[in-house]
Amino acid sequence: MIFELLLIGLATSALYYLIFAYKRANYWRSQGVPGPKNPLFFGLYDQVYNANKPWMMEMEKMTKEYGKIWGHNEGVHRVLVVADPKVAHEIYHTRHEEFQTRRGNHLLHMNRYEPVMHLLDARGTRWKRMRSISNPLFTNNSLRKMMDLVGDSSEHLIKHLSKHVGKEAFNIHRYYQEFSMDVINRLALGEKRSTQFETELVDIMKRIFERDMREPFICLAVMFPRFRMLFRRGFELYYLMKGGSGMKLMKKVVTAVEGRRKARAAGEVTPGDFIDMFLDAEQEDFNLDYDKAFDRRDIGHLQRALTKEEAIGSCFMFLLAGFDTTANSLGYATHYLARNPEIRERLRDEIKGVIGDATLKFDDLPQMKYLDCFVKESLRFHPVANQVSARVVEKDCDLAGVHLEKGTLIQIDGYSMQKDPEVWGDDAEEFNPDRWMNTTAEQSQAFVAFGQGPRMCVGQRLGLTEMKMGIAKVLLNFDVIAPENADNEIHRIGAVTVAPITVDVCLKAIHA
Ligand code: HEM
Repeated sequence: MIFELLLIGLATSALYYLIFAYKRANYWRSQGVPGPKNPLFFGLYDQVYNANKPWMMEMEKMTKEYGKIWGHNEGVHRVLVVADPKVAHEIYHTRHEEFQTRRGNHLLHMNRYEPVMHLLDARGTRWKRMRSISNPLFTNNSLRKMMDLVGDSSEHLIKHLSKHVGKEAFNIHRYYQEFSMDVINRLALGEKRSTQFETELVDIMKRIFERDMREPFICLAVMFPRFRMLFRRGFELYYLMKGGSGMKLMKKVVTAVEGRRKARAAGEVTPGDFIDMFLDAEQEDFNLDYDKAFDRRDIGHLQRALTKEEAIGSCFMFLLAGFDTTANSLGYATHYLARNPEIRERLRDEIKGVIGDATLKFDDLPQMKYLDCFVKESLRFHPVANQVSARVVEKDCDLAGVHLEKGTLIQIDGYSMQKDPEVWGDDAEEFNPDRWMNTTAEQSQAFVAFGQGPRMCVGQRLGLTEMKMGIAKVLLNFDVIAPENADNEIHRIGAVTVAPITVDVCLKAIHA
């Protein structure tokens, strides 16, 4: 009898789950929102996290098919994709408080159970508090102070690259990875000197960023979010046994921060880098407000403080966020440099015209208008962290005529917006830096390589400075040329950020 009852119970639950899954898979259609057919349990999970076929490009194909607003599911999560600049502007700016949190890692518990939190995943008031400490790191004055260090790392980049002058083609992207890691390693891990090609950090990072995210524990968390802490423990145990790259990196961060704490306690003079800034904000006893959504009326009461764990989380995230994005963006930009001799010449003339025989300084960069246009045009074609620019709906609301329930994810499809002919004109697919000499308000809204609004990339100015410094130094020292019979298409990889698999170029001495 008990066995029969159990069987009936199980069959009823399975039936209930099937009906629920069917309704969920058809949710968007029932709301009149277009989109692809959602496989019953997983939705498009398998496509969204496939590193070998980056979702950014797949999403663009679907936007072409279904229009500028469409929906799909990611496991149990409903996702609305937005490729309309005006609607994106509402989400980023005018209605920020309704869409203030990023989608976050599916294994993370927003927020209460996450002591080692960082800016990228923090929610509500906690995010605002952490952001108020990070913003001052990127003012003009702070960047000017960092410039000696960026300049020194770019000199080392040139030294390493010179080995290839007059030789066969090589992958310059690897050198940019060493360069951007060098800068962020010195700022966020307190490394005292340039260590390009001397540490294992780039290899650790590559393993993290090029990883296919369709892993069993993540898949289970996407399917059954209520149990994600359980899957998280499984995930951690698995990588602990395997010696995972994320764990290795976290160990290095903890060692660096603990070392700096001791040095400060011993009264040593420390460099005033990111670690020092985070440790300056450290406090033991303050109101954490872990779970509270942000309300702008609270601004006056925000404490500018971090917990010990948040200081560690912040260094960890700056290391991750500052490395891959900048190196990839430099790689893509060089792909275009190598194929456009007129652009190279024009850039070189502009750079030489500004600096003459002097060394390039931070204050020279704003005078290089064409360099700025070139960098933006490259970012327009390759918004490397497009998938990061997403938001969660805080409470039930309507957006662009669609009713959204609390918890729905909104993914901004910047890759489509940045090439939309209705915004950029019929030559939207043409690489043309001059278009940036005059831009319309709609084009500014559609350019989201760094996101937009209060939650946009906090490191944008450092990323742009590194890119401009790197490109200017390379152009002053070498001619960068695409190898004969080079493939004009860029092959890409990545489930969160999108990297070029290789950027092969030949270097020639300029005066040869
Ligand atoms: C070319 C280089 C870079 C690109 C293309 C880039 C892109 C992005 C994008 C698209 C976002 C999401 C914005 C949104 O959700 O609206 C973001 C967020 C973020 N980026 Fe960057 N980034 C770059 C460099 C950097 C650097 C150098 C750092 C730090 C040193 C950094 C740290 C961060 C952080 C901490 C966030 C989260 C901000 C918040 O939630 O308040 N990024 N970035």
